[in-house]
Amino acid sequence: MYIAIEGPIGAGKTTLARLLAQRFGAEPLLEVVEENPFLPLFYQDRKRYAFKTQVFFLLSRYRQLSRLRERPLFGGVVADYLFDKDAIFASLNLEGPEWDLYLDLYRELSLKLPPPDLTVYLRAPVPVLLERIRKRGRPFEEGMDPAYLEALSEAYERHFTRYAHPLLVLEADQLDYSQPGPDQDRVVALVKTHLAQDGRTA
Ligand SMILES: Nc1ncnc2c1ncn2[C@@H]1O[C@H](COP(=O)(O)OP(=O)(O)OP(=O)(O)O)[C@@H](O)[C@H]1O
Ligand SMILES: Nc1nc(=O)c2ncn([C@H]3C[C@H](O)[C@@H](CO)O3)c2[nH]1
Repeated sequence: MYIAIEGPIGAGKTTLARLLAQRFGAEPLLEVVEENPFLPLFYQDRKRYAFKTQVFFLLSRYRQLSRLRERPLFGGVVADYLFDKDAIFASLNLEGPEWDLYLDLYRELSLKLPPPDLTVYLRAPVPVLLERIRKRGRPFEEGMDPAYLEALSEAYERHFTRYAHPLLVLEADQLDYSQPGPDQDRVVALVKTHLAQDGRTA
C-alpha cells in the first residue's frame, strides 16, 4: 500500500500523512522542507532563486521516492507529497530555458517512479490556508503572498482534473483531523473505503 497526500501549502498534508500512517501501521514518508537551503531565499526573491530551489526539491524527492522501488513495502507507506508536486510548483515559478531544462529532467525522472495506490487531494479556500500557515509560524513563510497561494491552488485544481490514478478529493476545511475526535475516524474510514474500491476496480 502506497498512499500520497497532496494539496496546496498548509492544507494539512503532513498532519493527515502522520494520522493515516499511525492508523494503518504504515511508514510515514515525510518531506523535510527545512533541508532545502534555497527555500528561505526563494521567498525573498522568487524569480532569482526559483530554479535552484526547484532542482534541490526535484533531486531530494526523486531520491526519497526511489526507495519505494528498491525495497518491499512491509506495512505500506503514507507520503505527504506526490512527485507531481514538483512540476506544479515549477510551472508557476520557472519560464524560458530554465523551464525547458527543468521539464526535461522532471520527465526523465518521473518515468522511473511508481504511482501511488491512492492519492488524497486536500482542497481548502485560500483564507483557510493563510490562517493555517500563520498559525504554524515558519519564519520564511511569514510574508506569504495570497496571490501566489491563489495561483498555486488553481494549478493544483488543473492538475487533479486530469489526474489518471486513483484519487480521493477531500474538502480539508470541513474536516478537523488535526486533533482527536470523530473527524479523524471519518477521514480514516473514507480512505479505507477508497482503497478497497480502487483495489476492486484495478
Ligand atoms: N484538517 C485540519 N483542520 C484544522 N487544522 C489543521 C488541519 N490539518 C492541519 N491543520 C493545521 O494546519 C497547519 C498546517 O498543517 P500541515 O503542516 O499538516 O500542512 P501541510 O499541507 O503539510 O503544509 P506544507 O505544504 O507547508 O508542508 C498545522 O498547524 C496543523 O495543525
Ligand atoms: N518553490 C517551491 N517549489 C517546490 O517544489 C516546493 N515544495 C514545497 N515548497 C514550499 C511551500 C511551503 O512554503 C514549504 C512546505 O511545503 O515549501 C516549494 N516551493
